[in-house]
Amino acid sequence: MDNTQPRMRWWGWGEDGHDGPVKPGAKKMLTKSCGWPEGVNRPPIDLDAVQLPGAELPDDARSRFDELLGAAYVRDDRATRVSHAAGRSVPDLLRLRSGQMPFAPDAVLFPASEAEVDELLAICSQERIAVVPFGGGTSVVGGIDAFRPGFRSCVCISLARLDQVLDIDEKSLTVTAQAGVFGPDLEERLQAEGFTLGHFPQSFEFSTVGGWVSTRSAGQQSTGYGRIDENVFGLHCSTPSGPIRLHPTPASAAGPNPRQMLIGSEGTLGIITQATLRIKRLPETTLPDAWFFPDFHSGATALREMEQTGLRPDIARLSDVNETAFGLAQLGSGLQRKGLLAFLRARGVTTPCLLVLRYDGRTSDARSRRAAGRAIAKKQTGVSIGGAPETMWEKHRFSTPYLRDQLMTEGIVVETMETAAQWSTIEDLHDTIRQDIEKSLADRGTPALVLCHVSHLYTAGCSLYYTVFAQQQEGQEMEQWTALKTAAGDAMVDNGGTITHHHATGADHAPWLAEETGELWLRMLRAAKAEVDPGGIMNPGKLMHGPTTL
Ligand SMILES: Cc1cc2nc3c(=O)[nH]c(=O)nc-3n(C[C@H](O)[C@H](O)[C@H](O)COP(=O)(O)OP(=O)(O)OC[C@H]3O[C@@H](n4cnc5c(N)ncnc54)[C@H](O)[C@@H]3O)c2cc1C
Repeated sequence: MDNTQPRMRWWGWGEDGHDGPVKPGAKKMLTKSCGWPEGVNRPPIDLDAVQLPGAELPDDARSRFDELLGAAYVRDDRATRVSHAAGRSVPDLLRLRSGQMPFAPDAVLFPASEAEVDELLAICSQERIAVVPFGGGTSVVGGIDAFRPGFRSCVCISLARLDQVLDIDEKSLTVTAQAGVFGPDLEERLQAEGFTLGHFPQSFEFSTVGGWVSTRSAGQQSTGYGRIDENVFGLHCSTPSGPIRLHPTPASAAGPNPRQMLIGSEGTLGIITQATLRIKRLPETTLPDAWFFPDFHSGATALREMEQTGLRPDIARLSDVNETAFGLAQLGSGLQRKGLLAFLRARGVTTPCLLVLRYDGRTSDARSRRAAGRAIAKKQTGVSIGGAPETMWEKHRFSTPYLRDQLMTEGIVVETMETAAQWSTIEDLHDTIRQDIEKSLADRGTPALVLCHVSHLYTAGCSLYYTVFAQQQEGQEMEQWTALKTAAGDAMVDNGGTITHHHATGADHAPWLAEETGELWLRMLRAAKAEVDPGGIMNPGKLMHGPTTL
């Protein structure tokens, strides 16, 4: 496969051929909550009609890039520029679909080695060219928007040709992979040898090792297998001031951990070229389980007890009342849904909250953890219908993002956002964020449907992940999105939450960073950046330097 060809379609999620009509049950629920914009059909514009700024790569820089990489790997054709100009946030999708692209890289560069990345950054520094590192382009926080404040030009450096799994160390249980390796390619290679990284973000199929490490990504199995930041033992990073090569060590007391400084740096300090990650042996068994609770409180209490007593389910996902109802509304058969609701009603569960769980490992161990988990779920008045809901959720877990594209065509905007907080505040936070989002959109005359789930457990707390639907305000889509984002962001930082549990900061969350970390920490971060990136070329306008414009 030629990895320099984009894996995702240029205007939306994933590949063609996976879209389907919105299921009648889901449409009914959206109509009831948000109103359905009858007769709306807003498909994305043609690629040829996309309005791009002119490419401004200076000739002297281009010839240096051509000489280093070969002209075939310095591309500025329309398709390449557009497909590297935006991630998959709502503002990105609005810009892509309408064809109004105020920013795009002047060229996309495809280095094939660490040495080439080192050299490219040296050239960009000398030539005053802004650099946007690019993995899979799935950022949902404006992480790859091609800002160039005060620079002569802006290039995107794609890691697509650094696509090798370099080593599987069976004794240490680690894998060393180059930054441009995509999720499925890494897992295929690991699983063929009996291992797994266990890192499955919903964007798994289209995101990369370098992207995960740069954003502190969390996967759907991170409760059991760990977030990516817990699993990095070594990494290589090229910076404009030179390379940083941190060899893998299981632990160290040599001062603050430099790996943790680079993990989550979102391309603002340098380009991660390879990482050494913890892997596990493939589990002997994976046991699904599922429960319906009468309310969010009892489900959350059960999860807390499971985590704090060391059961550590490998997958744990508790949907609130709205999300459970939306999931059930998408069930193919109304009869099936009605039967299930009647079954639950008969057991006192009228507003069900679904919890899906999975226990991985040796069969005996997984069985005993599941039995202990069941005892806790029962104690919290959960009702079991076996493992089928978990199996069904797993089957569809990578396909739900396609629904967002379809709904945008039909005039419904869909935003997702996440936070994390301590158990002591989580339930209040769950309500406050939902209410503030609902108010921000109702005030604009576009009432919302807000769904939420818990998907990552820690002994001290958990994550909350929101999905918000509302009718798009035609002509004021960005203002509508800003109102929603501001309401949610303020509610998170004002009530003990983080502005992001795993989507990272990018441009979109940058306005809240100082509130979360304090100004002094930001100044420390900027001082570190000044050392490795004195010209400030690395991913301007993101993380510590956002927000900014062109
Ligand atoms: C539908 C959908 C579902 C998602 N689900 C999840 C989820 O479950 N969990 C989760 O954590 N995230 C999720 N995300 C967000 C996104 O997929 C993650 O942030 C992911 O880690 C980004 O990887 P990527 O390879 O696509 O990176 P990109 O989007 O290309 O880049 C992300 C950021 O990292 C920088 N970057 C990329 N590669 C490098 C590198 N090698 N060196 C330095 N900087 C680099 C970029 O400049 C950018 O700032 C989802 C996104 C979408 C659209």
